[in-house]
Amino acid sequence: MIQVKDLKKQYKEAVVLDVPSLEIPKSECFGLVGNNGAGKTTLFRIMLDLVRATTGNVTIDEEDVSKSEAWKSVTGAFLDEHMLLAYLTPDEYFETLRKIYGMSEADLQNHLAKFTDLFNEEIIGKKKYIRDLSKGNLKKVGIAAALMGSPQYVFLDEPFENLDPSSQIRLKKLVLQEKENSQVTFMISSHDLNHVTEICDRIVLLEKGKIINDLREKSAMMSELEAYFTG
Ligand SMILES: Nc1ncnc2c1ncn2[C@@H]1O[C@H](COP(=O)(O)OP(=O)(O)OP(=O)(O)O)[C@@H](O)[C@H]1O
Repeated sequence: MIQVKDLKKQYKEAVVLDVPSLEIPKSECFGLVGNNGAGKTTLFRIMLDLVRATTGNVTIDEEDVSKSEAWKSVTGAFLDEHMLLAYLTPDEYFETLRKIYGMSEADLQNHLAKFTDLFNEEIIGKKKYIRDLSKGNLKKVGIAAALMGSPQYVFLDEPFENLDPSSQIRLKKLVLQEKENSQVTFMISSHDLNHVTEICDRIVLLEKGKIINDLREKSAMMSELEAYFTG
């Protein structure tokens, strides 16, 4: 479970995040939505100890992410391309991660096989450096990397952005499969209301750093979000 307690992030006088309490149980597909600047990326960055909270804390399986390392072995994430090694090819990158995660070559092949459709013959064996990939293909590499090492919690920031429509559909299928087969807890921020309502069990709406709605009723999610965003 991921637990957020009394969390605040402040830059000078501006409070950009203020979440008194939030619990994300295991195996939930958790969607995070909100307008630009609402605090989605900041929340994910604090949850991954990439940014320190001003007050409060986040625990993953009861370990404070800012104080322990244990959560790292069960967590995968792709927030942006800075998390990749741009001077490697995707093959070299996956091979490097394979060694870090102690996976066998067969494990890696089995893992990458799940991405065959999403990769669409543009990622593996192409001898193209990550720095030269299109934004959509960069995202695919990052998502495949985030799911390596059998993580129980996977954070994806705007996973559908820059993907072509076929890839968006393939990614949705993949997320649902991983959820079904491995009970992965997905944390997904997105501006795409259709995709996020389709795959998530729950959607939290952030406005100016505060949770203003926590939607769990699948049938009502889309209409509630549309009403909010059309204002
Ligand atoms: N290093 C920083 N210094 C000052 N303010 C910051 C910093 N990082 C983020 N912010 C501010 O925090 C607020 C939340 O930003 P954040 O990137 O988390 O929003 P977001 O919901 O992810 O937005 P978007 O949908 O545009 O990606 C914004 O007002 C942003 O300007």
